[in-house]
Amino acid sequence: MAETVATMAAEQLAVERAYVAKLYDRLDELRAEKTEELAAVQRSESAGSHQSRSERDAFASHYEDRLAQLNAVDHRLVFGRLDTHDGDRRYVGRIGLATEDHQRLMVDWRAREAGAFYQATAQNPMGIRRRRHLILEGREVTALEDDVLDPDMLAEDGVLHGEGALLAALNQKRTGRMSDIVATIQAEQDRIIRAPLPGVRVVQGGPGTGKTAVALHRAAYLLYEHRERLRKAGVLIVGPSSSFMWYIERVLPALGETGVVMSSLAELFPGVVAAPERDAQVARLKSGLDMVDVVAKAVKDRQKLPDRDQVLRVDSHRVTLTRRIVKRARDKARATGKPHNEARNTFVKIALRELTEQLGEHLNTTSGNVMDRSYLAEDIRQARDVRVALNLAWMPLSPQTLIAQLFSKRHYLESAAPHLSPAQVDALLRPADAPFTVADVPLLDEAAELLGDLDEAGVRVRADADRERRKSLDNAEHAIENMHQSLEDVGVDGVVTAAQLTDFNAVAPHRMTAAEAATADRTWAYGHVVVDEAQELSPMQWRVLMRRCPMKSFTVVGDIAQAGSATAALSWGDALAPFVGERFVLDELTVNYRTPAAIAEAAVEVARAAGLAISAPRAVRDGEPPIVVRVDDAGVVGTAVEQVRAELEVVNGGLVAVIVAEDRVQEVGTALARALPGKVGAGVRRLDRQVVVLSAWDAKGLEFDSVVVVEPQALVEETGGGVGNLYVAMTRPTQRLRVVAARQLPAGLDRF
Ligand SMILES: Nc1ncnc2c1ncn2[C@@H]1O[C@H](COP(=O)(O)OP(=O)(O)OP(=O)(O)O)[C@@H](O)[C@H]1O
Repeated sequence: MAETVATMAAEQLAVERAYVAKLYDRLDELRAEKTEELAAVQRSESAGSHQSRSERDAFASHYEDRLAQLNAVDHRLVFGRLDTHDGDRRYVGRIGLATEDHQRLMVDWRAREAGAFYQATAQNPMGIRRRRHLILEGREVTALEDDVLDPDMLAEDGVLHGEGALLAALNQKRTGRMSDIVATIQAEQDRIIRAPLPGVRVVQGGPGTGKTAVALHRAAYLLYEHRERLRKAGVLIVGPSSSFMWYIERVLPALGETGVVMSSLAELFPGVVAAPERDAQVARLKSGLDMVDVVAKAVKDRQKLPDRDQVLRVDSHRVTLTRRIVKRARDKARATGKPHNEARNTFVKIALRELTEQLGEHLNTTSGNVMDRSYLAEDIRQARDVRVALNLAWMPLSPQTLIAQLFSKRHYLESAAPHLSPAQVDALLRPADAPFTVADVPLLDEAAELLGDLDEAGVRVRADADRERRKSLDNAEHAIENMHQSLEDVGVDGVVTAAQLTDFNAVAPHRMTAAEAATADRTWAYGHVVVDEAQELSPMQWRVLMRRCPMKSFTVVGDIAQAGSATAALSWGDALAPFVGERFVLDELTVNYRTPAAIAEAAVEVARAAGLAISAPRAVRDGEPPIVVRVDDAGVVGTAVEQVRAELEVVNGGLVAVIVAEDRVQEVGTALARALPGKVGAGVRRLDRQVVVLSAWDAKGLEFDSVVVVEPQALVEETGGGVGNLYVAMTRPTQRLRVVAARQLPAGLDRF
């Protein structure tokens, strides 16, 4: 009997191996075809008219995209097979494949026909008789696992699908990069991934419930299902930090999607990579929606009424720019309702007209001559005094200049934010050349809205550059030259530097993909926005994101209990109410795939002891409970090093993270680097080392085989008493947690 089963299994394996070999053959064939097509297009690229060049460009980027997709899906190309009651047999994989004469070989996991692979249960088999998981190493099938969805093989509700395949996936060593879960998506996750596109969908879930994984697979699904609509508009994925973006950046390419724009909160304003905001008070002051009025007032303050009338020289004559003229021109300009830089045209036109009239009357009375108005207008326009006076009254401004000056000049800040106390003003003031921080990003964006394009004499500088940029490099370069020229022509030298302007209009040194064009364009309207670790966002940050997607189509994932920033929301309702009222759908994920049960329970205890209302997800992994090592103050760093050494032995090639309060990252990092040369990571790309030292903020969303938390009380204190950071730190390991502490232990940890 046993022999028969073994023979059957071997036969099945042979069948699947043959089929999978056929799939890879077809993939190789398609790659060769696309490579040849691309080469043919490139060969013909050097000559021809501009239009035929653009057409070739379009073809070339189409082939490049397709080739990139074909190259990205090699790993675990196929992972499932469905056998239906009506005798159909469907292979499920990363992309759809068909023979040359259009016979289906494999369906894309996102296709409707593949849905049952994730959703079918014994209770609701969806026409499926058997679901088979194919487990591959390289291109070879090494194992098969079947779920038989037979009515008389009743499984419990909530059963994990393909438990063997799932556990195998979970037991892989961490690599420092997130990988996709396409072969083992669970039913509650799949329902969210395939939810309809419109509206705001919030996915709340405890640590390790797959929120990030679900968010990324949803992006891939939406791009597939709504390709026409989203291809052009694009999907934006926003995460908290650049380490997090690095951690997740390979998932979508592995799913065959390359056209997604990924951005951390620090990079949302094109041309600025903001530094972290270390000062919690400053972060708080800049986070609230009252900043909308502050920025608006700051812009208005730059439309200045001079203290007195000004006499200006025009050649050998004099004209007077009266306060009345400036006020009239300003009122008219404001009444256009246009942004500052665009309304400036109206301001300048009216002021110039009045001054021209004055000059005309003056010449008429002194010499009796009636002069041609157009000559006079030209004289006025060219006069240096006039240009300077009008610039001072209504300066063309970039968002960077406005915000830098707002926070470096006391009188600007006091005037724009009269509600702030002197101590708060002091806290906000900084040197003019201080770098922008992540808390400034929404203010820059707000300023950009109110200022509009740097638009002079009807030359839509930015719009022109954008249009050009989307053509070819040659054309774009040419546009930039023109732009500088036209700026000089209209005499804004000294007001806007070429560098500031190219900030606005950075041109990439190669043909831009839609994603790149979107990244560079602040006003790009995305078709969908995915926000990860969304509990951290301040109201001003939400405002920026809402602007990026006027259709308000969002997938928002996060965990309110893990909030660690000074400006985080207390509930999803609070966070979203100002923008969508109550019009959002809340989904929940309930299974923790990362943290072993005993460690997850300890983290929950710490959170509950601090009064956080959290739902504890069910953990699927087993493992040891955490171990707390008590030392005296002087022994903390040395013991942390010892612990890391010991953990490296145990995890045997896996990753170890040391999570420590922000202000000690450097110290602990240096000690570890000395003790374990070549093994310890520092800097943004530190996650590819075997040992990494991180603040809790940087560890957000990441995971490691083993975690050593150093001085937990300090993690509590750095967020002003909240346990969010400690909760995050404790829930990062997939296997083991060690805690090193000299000071008191936060409640809940003291029992270990
Ligand atoms: N269906 C699944 N199959 C295999 N692995 C999964 C599945 N769902 C989640 N995982 C794994 O569980 C881990 C945690 O997932 P993820 O990082 O998406 O969780 P999260 O909810 O975003 O966590 P946190 O809130 O703590 O950042 C990852 O390693 C992910 O690959």
